[in-house]
Formats: sequence, C-alpha cells, structure tokens
Amino acid sequence: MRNLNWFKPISINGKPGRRLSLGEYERAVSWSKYLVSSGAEIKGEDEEEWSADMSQLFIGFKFATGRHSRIYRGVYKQREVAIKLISQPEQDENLAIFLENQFISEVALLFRLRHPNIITFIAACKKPPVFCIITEYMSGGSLRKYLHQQEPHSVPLNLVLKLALDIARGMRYLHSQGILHRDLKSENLLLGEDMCVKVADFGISCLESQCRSAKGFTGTYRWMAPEMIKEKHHTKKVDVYSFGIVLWELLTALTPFDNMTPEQAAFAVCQKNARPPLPSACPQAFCHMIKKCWSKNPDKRPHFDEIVSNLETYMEAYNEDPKFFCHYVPSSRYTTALKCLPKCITEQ
Ligand SMILES: Nc1ncnc2c1ncn2[C@@H]1O[C@H](COP(=O)(O)OP(=O)(O)OP(=O)(O)O)[C@@H](O)[C@H]1O
Repeated sequence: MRNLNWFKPISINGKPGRRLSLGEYERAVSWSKYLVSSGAEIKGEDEEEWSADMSQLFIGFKFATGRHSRIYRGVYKQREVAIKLISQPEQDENLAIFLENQFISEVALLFRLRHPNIITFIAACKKPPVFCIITEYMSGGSLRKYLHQQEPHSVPLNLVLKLALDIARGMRYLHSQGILHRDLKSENLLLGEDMCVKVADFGISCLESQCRSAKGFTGTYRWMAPEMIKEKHHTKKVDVYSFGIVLWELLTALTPFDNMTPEQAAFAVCQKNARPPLPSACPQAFCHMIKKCWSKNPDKRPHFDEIVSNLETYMEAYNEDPKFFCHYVPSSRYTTALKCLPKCITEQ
C-alpha cells in the first residue's frame, strides 16, 4: 500500500512547507511505487542498520539534480534532510548496473564515516530500479554556488583559511580511513549554517586498496589529477591535486579553465602541464601551497596532515597579526620559526 505521508506538504521549523505541484506530485507518486518499503528486499551487509523506515520519511520539493539523481528536501524522524533519489534507466543495462554498484559503494562508505567536516549519513533505501540516500540537509548549498555569488578575488582571506581548513580536516579524516574521494570539487562541498563546510558525494570514492580505473568520469576533468585523467594507477594524492584547484577557486571565486571545455582542460593539464593562473595578488603562503598540491608528480604533493598543520599555523598567525600574509615568505627560516612560535609562547 502506498504511504501517503510522503505527499503531505512538509513543515520545517514550524513553517508550513510548500505543497507539491501536480508535476512534482506525479513524479513523486511514480517514484514512490518503488520506494515504499515492504521490508522484503532488505538484504546484505549492514542493510538492517542503514535501511530507512519509510513511514518516517516526508518528501518535499526537488531542489537540485545530479547526473543521474534528483535531490529533494524532506523530513526524516523530525529532522531536516536531503533525499537523493537515483533511478536506474530501463533501456541501458550497463548504466543500471553501474548506478546500483555506485549506490552500494556510496552507502557502504558513508555509513562508516563520522566527522564534523563530512556529510552525515542518516539512512538509505534500496528498491531497484530506485535507490535513495538520506543525509543531513546543508542549508547553505554548494561551495560552488556560494563562490559564483561572490565578486572575483573578493573572499576575505580569513574566510578562505577557515573554509580551506574545514575541507582539509574532512579530507585528512577520509584518508585516515583509507578512502579516496576522487571527485573533490566545489560542487561536492556543502555549506551549513555558520559557513561550516562538509565533504559530500562519495559516488566514485573507493577504498585505496580497491580503487580501479576512473574511466568515464569526464564531468570532473577540471579538478582531476593528470594521472587520473590518463586512467593510470592513482593514490590518495589525486585528492590533494583537487584540493589545490579548490583552494584556487576559494581565492579567485572563478571556475578553473573557464575558457575551455572539460576535454580541452584535460588535454591542457596532461599534455602541457597547464594549471589555472595564480592571481598576481595571491598571498605567497597560498601560492606555495597550491603549487605543491597540484604538482605533476604525486609524490611531491603534501599529505593532508601537512596541509592541515600548515593551515592551522597560518590561522594562528593571522589571528595574531592580520597582516601576516603580507610578510610571509615560503620555505624560509621564518616558516620554521612560525611553526614553533605558539609552542615557544606557551612554554614561557
Ligand atoms: N545534503 C545536502 N544538502 C544540501 N544540498 C545538497 C545535499 N546533497 C546534495 N545537495 C545538492 O545537490 C547537488 C548534487 O548532489 P550530489 O553531488 O550528491 O549528486 P550526484 O548525483 O552525485 O551528482 P553528480 O553525479 O552530478 O556529481 C549538490 O551539488 C548540492 O547542490
């Protein structure tokens, strides 16, 4: 029997929700016939624990779309959530299998992750040909959307630092769990209230020991490390490369390789070792970090431990002296002195 709770207009924070339009209602009805759980199809490792109780789920309106998904707002067990619905196409068996495997892998990874800078997984539901993933709702939307609303080069340095540190902490945790994200970009970084950033979209993530070729992930070429574009063996360092591009985005509020198609960008990165231009006014501390992160040689890219530690040092120095970025000279004795400075102060 259909669960009509799904189609009640949702109420969020006491404010009445919007009633679904006829089109949205019809789409929701067509999706719901697959999603209303009989409980019979719940199988597999951990599924008992992550399987959503559909009687507790209220679906609202669609607010975003992915390549193969639609994202709805909703309420699950009294909590505001985002509901990602993925539907398998009837006509394309290979894509259907790919999407099912992607769903299984994304849920298996998300289920185990708990960190303030990683999107919080709430529940999921598997009713082929439709799958859903329920996560906390991030009211600020994507970092990409936020940056596109800013004037180029206008994000204040203390905010760049805070956002970069949130992302780097989330990524350090992810790597400590042996997981490669492989699709780190501003669109997959979500903002909460108080401008906290969380890493999201683990659709093509993998355990380092099990990662295979990245064939077909053409949509993310602008952020993709050359070894991954070339479908070569790749390591955690592909995420460090992407972090370098994200840091460039934070400083410029621009889209990388804006004047090129994703394929042209991929060619330029691999064949000409091209990178987005660093702004002339880019503080040395950031220029140095960005260049190291997007080095051609993955071994020259730092680990997230080092990135977090450097960003924390910059943050402390900036809080002490907002002119810190004007004085900073990379890889000098000044940097070493800076690193021991807080210790020296506390030891006195
Ligand atoms: N929990 C959330 N809270 C707020 N917005 C979200 C949330 N999850 C996703 N979104 C929005 O939906 C967009 C697409 O989500 P997501 O990247 O997870 O879908 P996808 O199907 O994997 O997309 P693609 O394959 O195109 O990368 C995000 O860029 C973001 O704007």
